[in-house]
Amino acid sequence: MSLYDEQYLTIAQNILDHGYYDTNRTGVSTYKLPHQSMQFDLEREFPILTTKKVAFKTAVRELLWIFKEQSNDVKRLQEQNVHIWDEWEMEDGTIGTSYGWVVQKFHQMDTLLEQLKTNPQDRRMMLNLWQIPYLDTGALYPCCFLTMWDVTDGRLNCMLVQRSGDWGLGVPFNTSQYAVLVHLLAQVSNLRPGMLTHVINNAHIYENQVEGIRLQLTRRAEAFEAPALWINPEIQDFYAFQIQDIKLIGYKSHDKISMEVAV
Ligand SMILES: Nc1nc(=O)c2c([nH]1)NC[C@@H]1CN(c3ccc(C(=O)N[C@@H](CCC(=O)O)C(=O)O)cc3)CN21
Ligand SMILES: O=c1ccn([C@H]2C[C@H](O)[C@@H](COP(=O)(O)O)O2)c(=O)[nH]1
Repeated sequence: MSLYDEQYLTIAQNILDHGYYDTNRTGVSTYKLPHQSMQFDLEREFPILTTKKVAFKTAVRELLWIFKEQSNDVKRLQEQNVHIWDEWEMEDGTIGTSYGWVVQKFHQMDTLLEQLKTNPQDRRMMLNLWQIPYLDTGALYPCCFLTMWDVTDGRLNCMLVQRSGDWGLGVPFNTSQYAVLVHLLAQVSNLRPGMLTHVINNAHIYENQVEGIRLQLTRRAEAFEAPALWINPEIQDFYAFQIQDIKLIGYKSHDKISMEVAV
């Protein structure tokens, strides 16, 4: 059984059994637990759920939109048939000064790539999307707002900090997305992928997702082996990656589970 299903479903069960029922900004209440974390050795296996089908290509398209294109333009996603940001589109067609915009504004990706190349012992390597002056002019405060990077013994390790994690919809995307980012950065930095540690400050299940998550939990004993990630080995420039350069090999999963997104 895939290690991600195991860790993800253990926390899901805990939230349902012991979560605190509370209201929030969206008007859809949640069951929540503070300070959850998951950890994966990316050389061992790629973390993606098999107990439901995860829209991997959609997740990777969003990742490239943020860190490669460094765009906030929702149209760029819609052109690729990705509609996960439609509800947050502002009047100008963007998500404002959030995510990709902040990466671009502070040249954060260029800086990280340079650090990895020239000084991998650096203990100051991070991507920090939490830029206070620009929070209120973004469509949503960033949820996965911080990654910290470390190179040890030729392996690239990443700690992902997520302030708020929608267990049904956001988190399955986020873990797999950042696992892909580690693989991409490792390849262009001549490193091997290492540990991904995913920390979630407020881990919650919206009450209208409980049924879907309970269905997923019934599949726990029938989880599949994790697929392998294939990355085009010829690409050595981070900005040259395209969607067709990133594939899952042998992704076997149970059916998709539809859930509503709380706006
Ligand atoms: N409440 C909430 N949860 C989130 O996860 C979230 C937000 N808001 N706001 C901003 C973005 C948008 N995100 C989303 C929005 C929708 C899906 C979603 O509907 N996922 C479907 C498949 C979508 C598809 O196939 O294109 C799924 O089953 O995972 C996922 C992430 C993540 N973020
Ligand atoms: O990448 C993402 C983006 C968003 N989310 C979720 C987490 C929350 O359910 C909402 C954001 O609402 P806030 O009130 O701003 O916390 O979106 C996610 O899990 N992953």
